[in-house]
Amino acid sequence: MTTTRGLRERDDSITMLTAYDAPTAAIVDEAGIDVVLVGDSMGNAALGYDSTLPVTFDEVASRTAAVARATEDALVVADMPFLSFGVDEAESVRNAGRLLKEANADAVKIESGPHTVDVTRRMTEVGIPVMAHLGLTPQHVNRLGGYTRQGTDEDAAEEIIDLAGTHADAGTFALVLEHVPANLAGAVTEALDIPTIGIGAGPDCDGQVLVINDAVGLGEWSPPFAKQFGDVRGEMVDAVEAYEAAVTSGEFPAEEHSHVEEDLGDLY
Ligand SMILES: Nc1nc(=O)c2c([nH]1)NC[C@@H]1CN(c3ccc(C(=O)N[C@@H](CCC(=O)O)C(=O)O)cc3)CN21
Ligand SMILES: CC(C)C(=O)C(=O)O
Ligand SMILES: [Mg+2]
Repeated sequence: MTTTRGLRERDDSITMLTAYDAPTAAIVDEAGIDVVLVGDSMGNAALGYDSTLPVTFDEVASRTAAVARATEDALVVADMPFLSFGVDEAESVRNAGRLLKEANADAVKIESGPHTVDVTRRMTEVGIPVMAHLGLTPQHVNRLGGYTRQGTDEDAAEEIIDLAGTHADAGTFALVLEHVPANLAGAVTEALDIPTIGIGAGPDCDGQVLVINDAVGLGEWSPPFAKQFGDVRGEMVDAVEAYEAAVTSGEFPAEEHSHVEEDLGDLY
């Protein structure tokens, strides 16, 4: 069992991947991945939206429950969707708690900023482990003006280092750093006692995370910092085309996929 404490104490790199359904979670878990993130990236990667903003609390809760049912060893982290936290502190803590209580998550992740320090502390105080997320925070795409690199000048880098510190002090057990310079991520990692997990943040984080679609080659598009470790889309295209051809040609179902009963009477 991976625990939030265990992540802090390990020596080799932490591995994290997203999963949005039970079969994918089972594969990720059996491969020995440490953390399964039920990311709000499900908006793009599983639900057909063109951003993460439309993803609802119920969508994340339902997918988290499915992932938790299929996961034995990995830590299950539920990503709190846009507006399910950050508007009202009590509502944010209740929503986070429901992801543990009803959906069986082990922890939540929230896209962090100056406004999430107090709510992070409150969640931690009531017993909800919180993973912070700094750098590119896709729920802020409309304010940021695109999915651009973050922390690219001295002031912006300084702000990320400060927020990393205040969130660590507020009790977060780990920090995701997204689409920031490798040397900034290295400096944040050096400065913090909690582990950093990078995506587009270079090799000097304590761990790495990717969206599962990007890692296995399922999507039609992936961000510039992702690497494809397989061609699942190609495999599925081949299998679906082979099925289509076999049915239209009459080759499927064959005798071994069918059965005949002798005692159905004369009508059949
Ligand atoms: N499949 C998938 N993978 C992800 O990593 C991911 C999602 N979906 N959905 C939610 C967010 C969005 N992310 C993104 C999306 C686009 C870029 C990107 O294309 N960046 C370019 C262009 C930036 C711009 O000018 O708008 C870059 O060069 O930084 C990066 C991260 C990361 N997240
Ligand atoms: C990319 C990761 C960190 C994420 O937030 C997500 O998948 O939603
Ligand atoms: Mg997310």
